Amino acid sequence: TVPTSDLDPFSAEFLEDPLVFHEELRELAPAVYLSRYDVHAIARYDDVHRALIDWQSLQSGAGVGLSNFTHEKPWRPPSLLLEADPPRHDSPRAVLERLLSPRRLRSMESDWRSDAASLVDDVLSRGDEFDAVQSLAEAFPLRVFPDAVGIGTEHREHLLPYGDFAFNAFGPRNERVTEPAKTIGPTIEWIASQCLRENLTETGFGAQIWAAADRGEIRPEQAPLMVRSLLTAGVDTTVTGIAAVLHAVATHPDQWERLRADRSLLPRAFEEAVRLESPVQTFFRTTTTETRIGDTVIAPERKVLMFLGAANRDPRRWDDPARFDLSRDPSGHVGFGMGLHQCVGQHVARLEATTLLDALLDRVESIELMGPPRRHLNNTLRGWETMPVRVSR
Ligand code: HEM
Ligand SMILES: O=C(O)c1ccc(C2CC2)cc1
Repeated sequence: TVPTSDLDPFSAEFLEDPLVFHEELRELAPAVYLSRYDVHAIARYDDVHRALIDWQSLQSGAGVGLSNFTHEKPWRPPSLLLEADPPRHDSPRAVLERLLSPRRLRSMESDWRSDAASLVDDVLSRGDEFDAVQSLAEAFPLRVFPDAVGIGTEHREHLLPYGDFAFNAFGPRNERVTEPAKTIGPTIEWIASQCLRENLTETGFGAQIWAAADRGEIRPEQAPLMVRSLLTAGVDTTVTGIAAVLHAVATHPDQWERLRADRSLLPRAFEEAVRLESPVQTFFRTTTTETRIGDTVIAPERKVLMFLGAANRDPRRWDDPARFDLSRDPSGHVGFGMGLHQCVGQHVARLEATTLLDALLDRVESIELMGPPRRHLNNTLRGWETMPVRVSR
């Protein structure tokens, strides 16, 4: 018999605190049939890693959410990267990879450093107690990333709701989708208009995508969708990732002290926070052929749910997985995916997080939680609604 579970990984109970359920799924079997959604779940590190690498057997082109694009109309035209397989995936990927490379980002580093410094100065000028989500984790990405893409300055309040909706939409049509769907129309329109060439500045990532179209590296009609990829994937994820690293240092004062003593540990601190928290918790794939995982043989055309967060805390792969530990080598974590679709924006995320943390380290001696943080529930993202902190200077 196939190991089965009636767990609902998109329920509020599961999303509020998934860790015990991840353990249950890892212990049950390499592949577990989720009867509620008629899909298979994989939660152990080795199986998730193998699935991410094996893009031929487990495709993205039928969507990386619960919905199978072969049978259901997507809520928006599919992404040319996330929801595409080779060869269609190749050129858009190559263009974004070059655009978002560490070398290309170096030219923005000094601007982002001074932006982070003035943001932290503003926050601290209002006192030593504040909400780290609203004042830092949300404020910094919204201060630097839309300008880096080169979109208009009006109505940027659409960005977070759009990303939140898109990440909810990878899950089932539960209340986290049906509620916001009633009012998301204007937000979807605004995002679409920001992707048009005439609405982008001359120098941002958006203009560089259009320049790639001028050079024939992509077709012109692909350019707006690629700008949309940046606006969909590039905001809520970094808000969640920055909140994750702030929560980690606020709850591990010994690791904060290590960072104060050695700033070269900042990139590792971000990677370890992404491993521990896994801001992007899950993604689906669709089998293209009969696929064996453990003792289970999965038929073609079936959805497989990969639990990135569970894999990143699998005791088979990580010692003391629940500990935020800067002496650990976090490389190999699947918080940014792995293989062909591995996050093309990870260097942007890392630069945002490390510049903000650096500015904080320059100004405060300690940071601690001042009250219980509250979760922001999303079908795919694991983040915080509020995180009250107190700093000392
Ligand atoms: C902490 C922040 C972030 C996390 C945790 C994250 C996570 C991920 C993950 C897990 C994937 C793989 C999806 C899959 O395998 O199906 C991915 C892909 C992607 N990410 Fe990120 N991401 C982050 C930030 C960003 C940023 C800032 C950008 C844009 C500047 C971005 C753009 C993309 C794109 C375009 C893809 C699709 C790549 C492809 O399919 O070839 N991400 N990300
Ligand atoms: O191309 C896109 O629209 C896209 C949307 C969401 C993501 C998640 C994984 C960060 C990635 C790409």
